[in-house]
Amino acid sequence: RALAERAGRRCCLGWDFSTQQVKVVAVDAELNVFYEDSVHFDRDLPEFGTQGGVHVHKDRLTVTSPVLMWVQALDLILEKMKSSGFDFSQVLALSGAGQQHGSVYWKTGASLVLSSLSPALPLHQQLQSCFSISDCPIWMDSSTTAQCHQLEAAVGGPQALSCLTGSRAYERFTGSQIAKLFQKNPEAYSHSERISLVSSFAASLFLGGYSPIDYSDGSGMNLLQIQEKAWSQACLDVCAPHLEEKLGSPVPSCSVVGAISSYYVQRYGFLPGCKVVAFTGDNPASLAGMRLEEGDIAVSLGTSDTLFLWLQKPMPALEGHIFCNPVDAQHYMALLCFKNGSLMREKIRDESASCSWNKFSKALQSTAMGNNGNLGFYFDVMEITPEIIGRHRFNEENMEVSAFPGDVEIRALIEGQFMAKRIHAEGLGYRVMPKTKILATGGASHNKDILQVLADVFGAPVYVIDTTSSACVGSAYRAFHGLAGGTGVAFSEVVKSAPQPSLAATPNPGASQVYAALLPRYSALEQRILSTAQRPLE
Ligand SMILES: O=C(CO)[C@@H](O)[C@H](O)CF
Repeated sequence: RALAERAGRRCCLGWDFSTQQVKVVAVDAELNVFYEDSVHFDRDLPEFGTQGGVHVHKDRLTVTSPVLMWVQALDLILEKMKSSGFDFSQVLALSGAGQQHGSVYWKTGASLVLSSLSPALPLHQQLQSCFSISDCPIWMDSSTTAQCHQLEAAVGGPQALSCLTGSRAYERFTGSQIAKLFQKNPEAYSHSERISLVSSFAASLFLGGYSPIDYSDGSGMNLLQIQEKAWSQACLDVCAPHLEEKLGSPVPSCSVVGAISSYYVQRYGFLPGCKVVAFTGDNPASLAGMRLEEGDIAVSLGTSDTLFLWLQKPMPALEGHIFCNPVDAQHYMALLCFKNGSLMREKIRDESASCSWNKFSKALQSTAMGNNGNLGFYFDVMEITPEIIGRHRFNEENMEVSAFPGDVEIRALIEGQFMAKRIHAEGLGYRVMPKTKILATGGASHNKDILQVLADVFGAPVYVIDTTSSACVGSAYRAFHGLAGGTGVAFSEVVKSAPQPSLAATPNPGASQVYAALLPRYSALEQRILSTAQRPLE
């Protein structure tokens, strides 16, 4: 019955080429996920010898992944789908996501191979000699600090680069990675006829030709002008020569970039008219999967806490990353990462709630909003937003104190983490609106008392969502959006019938007054810590 049920369902596929696996979901016209599968690099392709899908090099800075492992993973997952009886002829369109910032270098002549694949053979046998380097730099790489300095210097400094491309220079961003390849291996660079991101590389496999880079994932390269949606010539020139022709022109993320290659029609039974919608980065795809709308904010509470923001008017800064919005080409999105996330929460739980989440919750229930003016900063590892380390506690007179009672400590941690999120989000141009929804996900989103503080600090309702496959689901939604006409049709309209997130917390009465007083104090104290931290030791 399951097979028969699957047979007649018109659907879209959503792919995710992430760090550890290739994953796919099938979503039907009612936007229900009815099929999913995955291939795990370490487990299913052990011959590549990766750990967590990557190779960390001896210098401990360089991190790469073998491109042929990604190719072979696609062969495997399509074979798995075929043997499970998946009916490819029902697929109307597909789109996908890739880990951001990584880059793939197609060797001169590869496009001819890509456009004439034999359906009798798997992809990896035919693409063996199509890449000028076999180990692709990915987002975990941090070996390009020199190239980052060159890039920032070329455009007038970090803030100038951030205004231009949405971020100051980061080691993992593609521009610096291409610059490093050109400087260290000019031969490989000159033998590359095309450079793709992981997302556009994956789209190219389905297209049977080079897929363009989309505006949203292209915003993670330090090369794309996010206002003009065009490459910055100044940034291209400082990275490598003739770079624009190797990148091709960027396209709106909802573009239909072509029909699926005949290779998939003949080998797997896809329809010849199956459309390929531009692939994008995993985080932009997750934003689509969470169906974030204008004014919303998504908080992923994990080892590190990540904020997804929807921005109408971005204010580029020296922290965070602003990307073109993947579902609305006029707007933007931003990522803000807070390194001291769940590990910090667990440490305070162990110290002040005797290792019990139950006691932790009771402490939050028994202390008042605003914590009687007590404020705390808890950064046991160097925080990146902002760059502070250590624990700093202040009483209601802004006097630094060395300790708080257990319950006060617990509320100070959680209120501090969420006030920081609101302050730094607003620094990038985010504003809470009357229609704002906060979407919470990740481990700590199972704790209602923690979510209550989140609702109080932002003065907005908190919903919990399951984001296990949000990049895949977002990609399938974007495939439906591209099918429906893309830019001419509102993404929110296309996905309005999808399952709704569940309401978990609404702000307590009086919350906005309490935090309207506390937020400026928190911000001023953060500046005080930053300035004292930077003053040379007396
Ligand atoms: O570097 C990142 C975003 O800037 C990561 O979230 C990667 O996209 C993970 F694949």
